[in-house]
Amino acid sequence: MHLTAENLAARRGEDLIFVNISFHLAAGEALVLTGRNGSGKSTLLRVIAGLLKPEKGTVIFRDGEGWKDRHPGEASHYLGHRNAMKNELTVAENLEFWRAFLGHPGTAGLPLEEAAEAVGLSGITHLPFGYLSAGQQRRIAFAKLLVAHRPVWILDEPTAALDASADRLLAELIAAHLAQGGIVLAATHQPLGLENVQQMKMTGFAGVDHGVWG
Ligand SMILES: Nc1ncnc2c1ncn2[C@@H]1O[C@H](COP(=O)(O)OP(=O)(O)OP(=O)(O)O)[C@@H](O)[C@H]1O
Repeated sequence: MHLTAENLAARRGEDLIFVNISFHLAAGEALVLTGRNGSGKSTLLRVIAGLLKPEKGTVIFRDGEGWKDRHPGEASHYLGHRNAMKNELTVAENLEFWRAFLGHPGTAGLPLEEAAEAVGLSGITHLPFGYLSAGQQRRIAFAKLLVAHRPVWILDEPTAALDASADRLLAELIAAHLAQGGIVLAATHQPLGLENVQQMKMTGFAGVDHGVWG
């Protein structure tokens, strides 16, 4: 899998948030976005995930085999600021929903209990999601990435609300995903403890001097 962004620009409301963003990630590579609040990290992630239309530029997810272009939803997981889980459903019901909804176009994901165990929360999958603490909820949101396989993980502040042990656990899961040829694009204010990652500092309006077509 290859992920290529070419000359991207995006607008929110009236304002251009960024222009001329390009990068290329091959299997096993990661890019970490940094920058102050409001600098456009979430906007860029949403553009890459196909949830927001760019003002200009292209995003290409391309399979290594056959060089076939893939739809972002088929090639990537998107973990946003919100956890995308229903409070009234149990943890197992939430994860089962995501597994069925996402399906598995290629490699199958982990069974639910194994995914919960991988984020350090086995034995609580019978509880309503809403009963969990903020950190436990974030861990389960991350387990969604494990129940259905996607080669590209797009992560917006994945470690928000997590304690130090969960920080390490998620960093290990991200490192394992990269080691298996996955691609990771993450926005974060905290270091994820990953080695050999590319970094891009978003500058927000300050970087937009020449207009979108400049
Ligand atoms: N729907 C919207 N309409 C208008 N402006 C928006 C909208 N969503 C975001 N913005 C603006 O776009 C800019 C970039 O926001 P974005 O959420 O991408 O920043 P960020 O770098 O992810 O910030 P943070 O670190 O706080 O998560 C901000 O100035 C924000 O106010």
